[in-house]
Amino acid sequence: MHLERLKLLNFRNYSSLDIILDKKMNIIVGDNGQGKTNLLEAIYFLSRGKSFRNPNRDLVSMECEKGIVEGFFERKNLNDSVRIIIDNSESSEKTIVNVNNKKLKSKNDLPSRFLIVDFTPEDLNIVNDGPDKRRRFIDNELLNIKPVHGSILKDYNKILKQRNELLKNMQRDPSLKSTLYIWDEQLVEYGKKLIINRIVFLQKLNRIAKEIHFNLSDKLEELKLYYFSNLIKNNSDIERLSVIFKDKLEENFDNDLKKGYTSIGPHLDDIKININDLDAKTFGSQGQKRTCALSLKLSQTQIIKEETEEDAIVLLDDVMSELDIKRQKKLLESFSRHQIVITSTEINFMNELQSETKKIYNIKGGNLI
Ligand SMILES: Nc1ncnc2c1ncn2[C@@H]1O[C@H](COP(=O)(O)OP(=O)(O)OP(=O)(O)O)[C@@H](O)[C@H]1O
Repeated sequence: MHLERLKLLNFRNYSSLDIILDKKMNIIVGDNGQGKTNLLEAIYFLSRGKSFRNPNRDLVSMECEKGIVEGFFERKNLNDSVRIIIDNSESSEKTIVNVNNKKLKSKNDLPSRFLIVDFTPEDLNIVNDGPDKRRRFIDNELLNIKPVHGSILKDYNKILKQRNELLKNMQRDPSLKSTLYIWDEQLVEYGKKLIINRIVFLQKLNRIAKEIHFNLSDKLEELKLYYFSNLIKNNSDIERLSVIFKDKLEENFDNDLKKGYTSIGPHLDDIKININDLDAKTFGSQGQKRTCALSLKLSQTQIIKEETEEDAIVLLDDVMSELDIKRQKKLLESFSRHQIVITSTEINFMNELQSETKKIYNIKGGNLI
């Protein structure tokens, strides 16, 4: 699918914009702070009804009450128009979504219709940050294709919070221990589902991200992902997960009571990322980590393809720096089937581009120049 036309009114630093996009390659060029990311944000906003960086009320241009983002998508010769109004005129912000002139009940109905995969500099932290960033990444990717994972995660976190509160209260009143088993049973039940969903998804992600990374690195690097849990040492442990989880909760009880915190469970798990059998976080170069993050995040395009037979639109915000010219070229070639919208402060990488069709938009202060 692709976005044919984008119209903005009072969105960020764009008072008004109306552009026709190329079906394949779109390059947004400009100096720092001119509105390149704002443009990608507007396209992302059309597909989700929310931004990848700030609450909706911040998207309306300063000193304006309403902002409008409008897009015209085409897929398999079908056209869809989306019009989203962000209304800050009252005390709480309102987002009104219309698809083909009909108001949607909820903006949550949008993501399955308009398929967009974005990569922003924030995604680079998948490799460098702590385990919570990687858990959030895998959970978010997973709930795109398995929405029930979201409710399992929510239930698990709720039970974990209640168990932790009980541990704290038990420090004052030890007799409360008699009720702990209620939370333990549920923690094990939801925790097991959470871990199994993640492990199954990781197998798929491993296969796809490995292929993308191998290609981007010109067949030099093999990416491997491992699920790292304080409950599982080998594959046979997965079958005994409930028993192991329960035993470990008991084993760690004294310690957990002292801390008032549950020190065992999927809320502490991690995804280990290796390049050529070395830990990417410790041994990877900036360019290798960037390639890793791109491979992980952009594997979503392949997952969408397998699920929907559609090529998602790819948004790339400032990805080229730190990638050598070969990787830059490979990146754009790898997604040549897709519509790409890419931002950059300079356009050197374009000299290497094979693509015949491309559009370049120069942006200055929220205007096309
Ligand atoms: N609600 C808003 N109203 C008006 N202007 C805004 C609003 N939000 C952000 N801006 C302006 O948008 C500009 C930032 O735009 P953007 O993030 O797209 O920059 P960029 O071109 O991607 O820059 P860089 O290359 O540094 O990433 C800033 O000048 C900021 O003041």
